[in-house]
Amino acid sequence: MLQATSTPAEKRRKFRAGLESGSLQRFPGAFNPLSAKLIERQGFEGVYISGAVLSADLGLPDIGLTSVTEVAGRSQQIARMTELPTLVDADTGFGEPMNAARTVQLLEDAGAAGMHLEDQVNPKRCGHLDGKDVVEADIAVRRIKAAVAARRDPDFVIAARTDAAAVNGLDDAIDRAKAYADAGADLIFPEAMRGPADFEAMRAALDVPILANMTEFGKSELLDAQTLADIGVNLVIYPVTLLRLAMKAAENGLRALADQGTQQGLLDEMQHRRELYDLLDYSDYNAFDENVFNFRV
Ligand SMILES: C[C@](O)(C(=O)O)[C@H](CC(=O)O)C(=O)O
Ligand SMILES: [Mg+2]
Repeated sequence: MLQATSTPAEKRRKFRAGLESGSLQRFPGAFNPLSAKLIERQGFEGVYISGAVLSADLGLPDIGLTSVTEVAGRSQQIARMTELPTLVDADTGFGEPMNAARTVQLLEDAGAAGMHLEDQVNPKRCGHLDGKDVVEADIAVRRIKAAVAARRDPDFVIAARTDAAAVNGLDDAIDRAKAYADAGADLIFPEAMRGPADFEAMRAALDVPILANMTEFGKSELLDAQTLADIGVNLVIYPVTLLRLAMKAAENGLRALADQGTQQGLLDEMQHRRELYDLLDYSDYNAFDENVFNFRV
């Protein structure tokens, strides 16, 4: 009721334990706090907070327009409503090393369990678009070192993302990943891997946990959870999956409503009022005040 019962510190420990467990941690992207509750109910291990989704939610493209306070504010709203650890997309850290340091602290304050910082130039763009560029590896290393030094809770996970594979090739991405791990990154996010061979090469080169981004309609082959687990990937994100599903369902529903003049034929496709109230824990609020829950079917 009102918010999750576990503290940010507990969620961070859970995240660390999951990364060390040897089993694949699955983090779908939540597009709001309510969808994070759904992810938790469905038995996933964590929640991803995507920059692409946050931008799209505001009606904006994913080209570095959002600010650190917008990201931290949304992260806080989502993180507080779930018992699961949340991993936040912190883009480039919203500037250079000192900005990255401040970003860590704001996201710690927001109750996130971890974040990832990427090596794109500012302003960044979606990692699956052409024409992106990366900064020199030593600048990215400075961002990561600043982030690691700024962390107050040692369990807060700092992931380093490299966008170099699609820009300079896989070998440079591997060299950068190693340098970022040496700089203190807890987890490596190699962006725009083409398929299993790319992930296998990353896995072989690194001792730290690695993340797979299974985003649709991009540059990566969609690999199933078992395949990723067999390669030794530790964490998979499905960043935009829920937003894409929800938006398509909304579009189809609006078309049917306009065509038919009623939503009567759509009821079976809707989350029932009863299901929504269950997800919102109405009964707990009722235990607090018995006049709150007066819905019966
Ligand atoms: C993971 C990502 O950074 C995100 O913001 O969710 C995006 C996802 C996408 O645009 O499909 C990315 O891969 O750049
Ligand atoms: Mg992003």
